[in-house]
Amino acid sequence: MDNLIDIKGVTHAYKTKAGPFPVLRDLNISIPQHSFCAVVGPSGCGKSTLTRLIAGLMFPDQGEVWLHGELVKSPRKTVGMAFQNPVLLEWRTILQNVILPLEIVAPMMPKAQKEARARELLAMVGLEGFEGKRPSELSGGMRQRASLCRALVHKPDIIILDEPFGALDAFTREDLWQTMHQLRANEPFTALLITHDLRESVYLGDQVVVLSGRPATTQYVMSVDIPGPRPLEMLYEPDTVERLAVLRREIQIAQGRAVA
Ligand SMILES: Nc1ncnc2c1ncn2[C@@H]1O[C@H](COP(=O)(O)OP(=O)(O)OP(=O)(O)O)[C@@H](O)[C@H]1O
Repeated sequence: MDNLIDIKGVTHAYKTKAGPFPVLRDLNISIPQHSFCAVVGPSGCGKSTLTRLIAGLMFPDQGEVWLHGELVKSPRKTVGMAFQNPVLLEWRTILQNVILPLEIVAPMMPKAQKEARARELLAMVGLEGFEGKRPSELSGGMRQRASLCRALVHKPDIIILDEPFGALDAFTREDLWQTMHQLRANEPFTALLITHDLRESVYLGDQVVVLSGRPATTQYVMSVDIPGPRPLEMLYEPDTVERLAVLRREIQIAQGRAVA
């Protein structure tokens, strides 16, 4: 299968007053089309930096980021993003918030078509009937569902999820994990998820990439070859428990708290 994303030997340092601050070192990640890659690693190792490089908001000092066979050299409109804080615009309704990327990427698309596309996604995530509400009228979980719709509405090449479930309670989080599987089953997409939650990484990921401590390099890659939509019960099966133990150990090694 062709890779949608190829991160090849990426090394990057922030320029600070005190000199270069190395964040990524010879990082390699490949994500096939329509697959879901979860990235875990110690706090501050460079995960968000990686997302900025993929979105073309920054460029690496060395190495290359390829998206759909094209070298990333400028900000990409074809990337959808969702963050821990959904950042919905309060002066717009939920429907208008979800439509926003279409206004930028497909300004000539008829309004009715934009609305139909947004409504279709909102229905998929269980937000039918809430299209006319303002963000503040929705719960945190509902806002995050709307934010996922906004990230997907323009059928982006890739959706980057930077800890979108981190601030939710455990039950809502599990609901949203299932919603992610449902969304993928309805309409395949390619995703890169940054998370601190190992269970989330195994439940959602087709591969889990463990980054080392800063400067981050690819320390370990686990393939999770289980077709979706996956039942939540999967999390309690011996195979998953074993996977979690392996990942936990790799994170401890990354943090310097265990020896390889
Ligand atoms: N613009 C910047 N200038 C200088 N240093 C930066 C800049 N942005 C991030 N950093 C530093 O780079 C390192 C990596 O930051 P990044 O946000 O990519 O890490 P992260 O793995 O996403 O962190 P966390 O897991 O805590 O969210 C951190 O030490 C951070 O302080």
